[in-house]
Amino acid sequence: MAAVLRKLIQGRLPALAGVLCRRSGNEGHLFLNSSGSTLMQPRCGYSSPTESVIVEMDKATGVALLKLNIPPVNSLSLPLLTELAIVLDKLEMDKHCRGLILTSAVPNIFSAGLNLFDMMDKPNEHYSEFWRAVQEIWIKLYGSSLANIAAINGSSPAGGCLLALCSDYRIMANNPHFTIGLNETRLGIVAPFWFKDTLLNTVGKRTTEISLNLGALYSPTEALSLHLVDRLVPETQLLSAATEEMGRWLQVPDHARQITKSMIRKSTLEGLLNQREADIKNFVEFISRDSIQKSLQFYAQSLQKQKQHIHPPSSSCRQQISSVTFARSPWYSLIQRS
Ligand SMILES: CCCCC/C=C\CCC/C=C/CC(=O)SCCNC(=O)CCNC(=O)[C@H](O)C(C)(C)COP(=O)(O)OP(=O)(O)OC[C@H]1O[C@@H](n2cnc3c(N)ncnc32)[C@H](O)[C@@H]1OP(=O)(O)O
Repeated sequence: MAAVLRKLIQGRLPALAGVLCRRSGNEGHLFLNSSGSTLMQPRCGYSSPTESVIVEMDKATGVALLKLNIPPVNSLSLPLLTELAIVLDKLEMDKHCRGLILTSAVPNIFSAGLNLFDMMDKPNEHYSEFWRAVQEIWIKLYGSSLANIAAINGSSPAGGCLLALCSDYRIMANNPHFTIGLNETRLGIVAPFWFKDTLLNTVGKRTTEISLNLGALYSPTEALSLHLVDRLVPETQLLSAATEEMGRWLQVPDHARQITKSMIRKSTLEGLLNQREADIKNFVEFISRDSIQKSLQFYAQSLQKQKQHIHPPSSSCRQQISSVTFARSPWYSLIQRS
């Protein structure tokens, strides 16, 4: 079974694998730039603010801390997804790496989900390439043989929530301004079946039904009560809590944990692996419709309008606007009763 997981992970993006560079003199740190070309060049200075995926490897424990670092909101663009795929391959192939903690280097945001602009006003070839990259990240993360903990240090809508759902355990910072959930329907789009399956496997059918249909975004407390996340901690303790939790997962022999994980996730993974091309075709057909494009444009504009109503838009104020707009969910009480 572990071999199945490994096979799912290896062999993808082979041309890109192995192009990561390690920072000399700062062992165990991998950094990638959002520009594909710089990946191919050995680099010696990595403190540039344009670093989009940062990995800090603790060689003593074999735990990699992976931080998404694309301000302002860590939206999952095609270049970011491509880089992330390379990093994940590299970590899977590193025999010393046993665990992965996924978090964000951007204050208050874990990830805003898929980059809206990769789904708007583009040729079909772009949609197709973009969606393949989205699939790839899900396959790598959901099928990862590493113990994987999400340290959710900010809002995490849609594709951001999916990233967190791929982990084995989710710890969220207990800040009432943060929200998490699969809100696709609110944008006039539809979460594909494998987003749905990932949520379903985590929270069960009734919560999935209500959450997906209504595009609900939840506060940390709500998310905890629905088992969308496993634990809440004060923001300042998030990384130490994730590290401590990882210790618990690494006490289990890797092969036993990996085979168990594979047993549980294999059929869900195969659901997509067996029909990737059809899923890409569906996405392209769906996203290129005029009505869907209009919905996305309207939504993207509404994000910008929220800001225009407030002058000057302090970051704490903006956070509150987003929370009020998307998070307070009257249907939450329905779930509580169900
Ligand atoms: C029948 C078969 C069907 C098959 C269908 C198949 C597939 C279709 C489904 C595709 C799946 C999509 C999943 C997704 O992930 S869609 C993306 C959903 N994301 C969101 O809804 C999040 C939107 N963003 C927010 O809610 C907020 O930005 C925030 C993350 C809470 C942060 O708030 P705040 O700190 O206040 O920041 P701003 O709102 O001011 O944003 C700053 C800046 O960033 C831009 N931006 C925000 N989100 C995105 C994004 N996802 N992509 C690109 N850009 C984003 C925002 O517009 C601001 O830009 P400006 O500074 O230029 O104004």
